Amino acid sequence: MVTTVSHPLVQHKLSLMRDVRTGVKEFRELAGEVSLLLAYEAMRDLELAPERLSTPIEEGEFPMLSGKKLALVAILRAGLIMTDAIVSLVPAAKVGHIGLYRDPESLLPVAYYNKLPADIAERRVFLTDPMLATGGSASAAITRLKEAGAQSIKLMTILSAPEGIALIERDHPDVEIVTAAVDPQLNDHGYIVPGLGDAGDRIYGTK
Ligand SMILES: O=P(O)(O)OC[C@H]1O[C@H](OP(=O)(O)OP(=O)(O)O)[C@H](O)[C@@H]1O
Ligand SMILES: O=c1cc[nH]c(=O)[nH]1
Ligand SMILES: [Mg+2]
Repeated sequence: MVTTVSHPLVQHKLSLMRDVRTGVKEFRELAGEVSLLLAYEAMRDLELAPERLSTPIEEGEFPMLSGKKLALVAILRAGLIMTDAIVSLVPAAKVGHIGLYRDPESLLPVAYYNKLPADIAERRVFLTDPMLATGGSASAAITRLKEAGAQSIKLMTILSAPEGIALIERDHPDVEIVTAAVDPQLNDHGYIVPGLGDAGDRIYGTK
């Protein structure tokens, strides 16, 4: 299942991210802001339970987060910008890292790092990567999460291509995708078109 967050603030900020004139500092800030807005949607179904507490006026029962604890997992490098922002909303979440880069020739993911919370099987996992292009990186990361025992996984991306969505739906039909937009296609180099370019390079100023 794919949820596209069509909120005007998300769409406006995403358009600014697409703009080739947007520099590193602003791109990073926008990516963080869009990530927070995506998290608002992706975490809509978090469980609440009433807890007793006193306001300065009177005592009562008020909704507090309950249920499974959370894990945010970034696909390095670019996914870090998303977990860094989202952890400010859910500071009790543990943060994991999966290092993958996409080979520029084969477009296949190459794994180089893996560090996940030990109790990931008991947590709801929000996997982050700004770009879902062929889907190879996200699919490999989800496989790694499942090997580590993760049972409940949502994939959060800023921009997605139909090819990537189709791959996740094929490989991992249990994983819901929350994204800001689905662009029409990939080009011959596997870049999303019209896209926003190379997210990692635009976040970190590399080339
Ligand atoms: O869906 P795919 O075809 O696998 O492509 C998407 C991947 O490519 C980018 O990472 P990249 O390989 O550029 O690594 P980086 O984040 O370190 O720049 C992006 O952040 C995704 O991880
Ligand atoms: O368009 C794309 C595709 C893969 N990775 C990116 O950063 N951008
Ligand atoms: Mg990159």
